[in-house]
Amino acid sequence: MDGSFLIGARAVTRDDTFRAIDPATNEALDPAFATSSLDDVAEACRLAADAFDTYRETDPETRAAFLEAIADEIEAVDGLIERAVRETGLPQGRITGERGRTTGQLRLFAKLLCQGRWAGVVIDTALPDRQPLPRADLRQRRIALGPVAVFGASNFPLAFSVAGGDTASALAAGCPVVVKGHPAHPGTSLLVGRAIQAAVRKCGLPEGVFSLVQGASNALGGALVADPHIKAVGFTGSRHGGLALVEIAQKRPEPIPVYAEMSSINPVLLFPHALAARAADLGKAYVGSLTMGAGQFCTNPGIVVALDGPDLDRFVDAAAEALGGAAPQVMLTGSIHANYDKGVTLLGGQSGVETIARGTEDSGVNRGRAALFGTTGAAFVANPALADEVFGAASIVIRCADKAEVARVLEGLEGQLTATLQLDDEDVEDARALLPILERKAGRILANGWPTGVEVSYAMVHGGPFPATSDSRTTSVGTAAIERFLRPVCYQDLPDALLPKAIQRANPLGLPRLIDGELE
Ligand SMILES: NC(=O)C1=CN([C@@H]2O[C@H](COP(=O)(O)OP(=O)(O)OC[C@H]3O[C@@H](n4cnc5c(N)ncnc54)[C@H](OP(=O)(O)O)[C@@H]3O)[C@@H](O)[C@H]2O)C=CC1
Ligand SMILES: O=C(O)CCC(=O)C(=O)O
Repeated sequence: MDGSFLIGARAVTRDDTFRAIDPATNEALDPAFATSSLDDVAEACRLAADAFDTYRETDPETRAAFLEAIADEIEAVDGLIERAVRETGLPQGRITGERGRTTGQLRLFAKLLCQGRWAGVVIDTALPDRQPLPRADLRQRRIALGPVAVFGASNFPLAFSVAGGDTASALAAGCPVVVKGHPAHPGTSLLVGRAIQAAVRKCGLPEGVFSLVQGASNALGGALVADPHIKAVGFTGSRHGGLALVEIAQKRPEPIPVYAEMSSINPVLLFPHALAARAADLGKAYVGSLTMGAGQFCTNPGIVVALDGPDLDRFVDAAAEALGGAAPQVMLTGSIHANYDKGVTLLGGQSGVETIARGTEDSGVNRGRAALFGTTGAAFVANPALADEVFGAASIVIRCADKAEVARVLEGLEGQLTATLQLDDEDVEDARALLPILERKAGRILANGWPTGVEVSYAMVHGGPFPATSDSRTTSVGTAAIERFLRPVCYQDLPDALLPKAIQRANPLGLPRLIDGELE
């Protein structure tokens, strides 16, 4: 690996460099990676704009073949898993699974393109004899928004990074992509970036369809979002970072949408009958979800809400026992580990909060030690700081005096990616009463499972009201993610010769169409 970054078809090096750090040892890794300059960012965006009109009008099958080619190329990269493990401290099994999720996601978007519904073809045929006025021939389709900036996420070096969900959905929509790689895993980013570059070449697409800029400076990402050629942004990371990008995007002469997935504490509700039947099992399973991947999931179960009583005591005892035996795990970066420790100290020091259990003692650098806290519903409602996300394996159990207090706790929450119900049949009526609140708060409501581990599918919603995301109308996982990067255009009375193929009268692309309100 040569430490370059990728501008269109070129691999570029610069004198200004940075290195990945192995979080397990704090050792700086070879090679040194070139830091992209602001001119490099501008050049990547200009190439993307040059490629846009050609790329967006490629046939769906061409883009599908391109996504398939990216998946094939990623699978053929030597040393990808090892490099990602080294740069993130995540276990090999997890990274291998994540590669499968990444290539599966690309192939799912390829399939979606061939199915055609994404194009949103709607036709109102002309009614020349309509009284009192004739109706024109109206044809709607969706076109790509323009070049998209994607920010790689630290916690998913493959599935939410260079060829992750944002990139896959933008490329599927017909948008060229400029990725800002996460500075914690530049080697992983470059290997995946080269795989995309190879696929661009093999498929004969314009070079500006993909670029990867790298560096460890806010200025780079800021310049990317501010670049006039960029028309939308995909981001997964901190609330602070996401909001900074939203602000830059809003202050542009031409404001653009930012799809930022940020912070979520993912409430888990334990209903009385479920708790009575299986408190200890639930306690153990909760800790499994909480500590997976050192808790570095935005879907991590950060709060548990239940009625106080002996069944909740049994849940807490089982959770405390499981968590007390949990070994500390390497976190993604030194600063994420430091933020975690700070968050745990802040939460544990709040009035009315007790520390129920901690994982076993730290035994090396950047190891996150799991933490379980407890408080009352009244204390939680009175102090918004108790609902701040602590990114890592920390969670708080809220003991509520009655059902009304459960509802008050939920009403007080900010927007969430998920809400989880642990319930039995006898709990359904209690759950029904809370469903309207949960629907207002969360993007995904699940029963008798755990929120970590998002399925990549047609029905998935990985989104939610602020601050879970900056735009609750969409999802960043699943096929509906393509809609973030499309916009409708209506063509009125255009002759067939001038119409794009998607809405020509003979339907040469064979797309599904809604004609005069009826599915064809
Ligand atoms: N809820 C979630 O899913 C996640 C939450 N987090 C939270 O984020 C914290 C930091 O982790 P990290 O993953 O680095 O997330 P950040 O949000 O700090 O960074 C993510 C990306 O955004 C860029 N960025 C951040 N702020 C700005 C800015 N003001 N202007 C321009 N670009 C910016 C970063 O670039 P650069 O570093 O070059 O500035 C990086 O490429 C964690 O401790 C955790 O609290 C992290 C991951 C996921
Ligand atoms: O739980 C998952 O699979 C996805 C989590 C996620 O999107 C994130 O942590 O950023």
